[in-house]
Amino acid sequence: MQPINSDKAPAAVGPYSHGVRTGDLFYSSGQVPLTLEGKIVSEDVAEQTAQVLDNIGGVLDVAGLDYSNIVKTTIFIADMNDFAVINEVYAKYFTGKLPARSCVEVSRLPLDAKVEIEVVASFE
Ligand SMILES: C=C(N)C(=O)O
Repeated sequence: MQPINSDKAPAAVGPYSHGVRTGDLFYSSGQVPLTLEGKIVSEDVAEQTAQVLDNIGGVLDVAGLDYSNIVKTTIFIADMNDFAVINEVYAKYFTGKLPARSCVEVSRLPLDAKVEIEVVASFE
């Protein structure tokens, strides 16, 4: 496996790579709504979702991939009441063939983020 790290995404907040390539697949770590400077972008869930997806884009970019290569996403949210707002922002990043997706509410996220997203992308 080939660890991949990007300078277009905030530094990892623990001992992990931004992503890993194995064969034709790319697995990202979960992205939280940190800016490149390492600060939570805001308390607004729409802004947090956009930041998370921008960070995912930055990680994919260094691997030579983009959103169109994503085959599966997993969304972790701290409050299911944010589901509709998150969907609204998410839909702006995915057009055409939509990736598979899971969305779950969790009791708490790192840095008390409201949303975290991880993806699997394909080099095929
Ligand atoms: C934010 C993370 N992906 C983590 O702590 O694993």
